[in-house]
Amino acid sequence: MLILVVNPGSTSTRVALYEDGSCRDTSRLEHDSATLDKPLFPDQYDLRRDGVLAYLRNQKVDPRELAAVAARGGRLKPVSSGVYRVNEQMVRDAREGLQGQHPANTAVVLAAEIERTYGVPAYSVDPISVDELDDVARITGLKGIEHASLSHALSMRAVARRAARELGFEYRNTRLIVAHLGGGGSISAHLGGRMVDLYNSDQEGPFAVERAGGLPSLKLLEYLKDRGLSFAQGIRTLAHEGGLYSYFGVRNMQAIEDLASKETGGRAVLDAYVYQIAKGVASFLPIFSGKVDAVVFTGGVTCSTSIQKALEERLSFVGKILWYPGEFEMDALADGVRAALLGQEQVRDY
Ligand SMILES: Nc1ncnc2c1ncn2[C@@H]1O[C@H](COP(=O)(O)OP(=O)(O)OP(=O)(O)O)[C@@H](O)[C@H]1O
Ligand SMILES: CCCC(=O)O
Repeated sequence: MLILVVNPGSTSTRVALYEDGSCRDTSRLEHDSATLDKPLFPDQYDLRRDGVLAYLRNQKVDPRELAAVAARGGRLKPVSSGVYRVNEQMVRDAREGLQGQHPANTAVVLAAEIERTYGVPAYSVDPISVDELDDVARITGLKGIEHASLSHALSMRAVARRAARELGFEYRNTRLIVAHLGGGGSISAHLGGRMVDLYNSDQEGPFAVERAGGLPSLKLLEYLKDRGLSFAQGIRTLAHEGGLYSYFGVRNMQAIEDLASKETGGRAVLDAYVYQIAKGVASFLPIFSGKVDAVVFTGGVTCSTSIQKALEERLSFVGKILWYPGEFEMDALADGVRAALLGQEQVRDY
């Protein structure tokens, strides 16, 4: 059973072939700035699709041989977690950017195109817009603004299930706080098998490598006004030019750590990064009356042993801390779709 996995990110498109549950090959198709400066649809979409089809040719795989395509789902409508069959509505929502644009929106459109052209069924697993929030978590301090559930759901749910297995519990009976620390970042509270509250550094909670996180609201309004930034420019600043990038001008964490040790004030910024993440994690403790089974970390940044150490120092009082450095999204996509094809996992209608 051969499954093509497609996971487009902000600077690259990750692709992989999984055969009978094992990764046969994986590759990161890097995109240059000229590509990334173009609109997601149609320009980036066409280039990313051509890259994925060229990857299959290089691997000497005829798309008709595939059992399925597993596509990362983007900012779609709010949905329960799980495996979804890609349908026309999902493709429309992805193209329109129903809850905003994200490179992952291109994956379901591409999977649908492969299905139309080659007859290979297209699926998506735990899209960014998984929404299992408790109602109380939706209410903000201004009527008319609701807290949306947009996060690294795929990554966080994948490591939450791993952590539960490691602890010897069923996922739905495990009380976890899970953080994904990558270019962006999310922190989520897992209770009863649901992500009942979360932050995403696009707009709330701790800042991330390139995301501004939550900001003092009046100062943000002044900042945008003083610089005459349009809505689109504001989004770019907050979501791609914020966070550690706004201080150090690079997105590579090793380079950031190096600069932080040399530049005046650099160490303080990196300390603030860790401090904010620790505050974000600890802020979920009331959901669990203070008692969690573990705090779980994943994402590229958690490969850094000094970041691990700094977070351990701030959070050891909470209890057990489990580390899953790197990314598990490709495995999670392949495993979810394989389970669906084998009839072990329910396939949901979008
Ligand atoms: N071995 C490592 N040590 C330190 N930092 C690392 C290491 N490997 C990756 N990173 C950092 O992790 C970050 C990228 O993480 P990741 O690959 O999880 O994010 P992404 O996929 O680009 O974005 P996102 O997670 O927001 O979707 C970069 O800042 C990168 O430099
Ligand atoms: C919006 C969640 C995914 C990301 O931040 O990249």
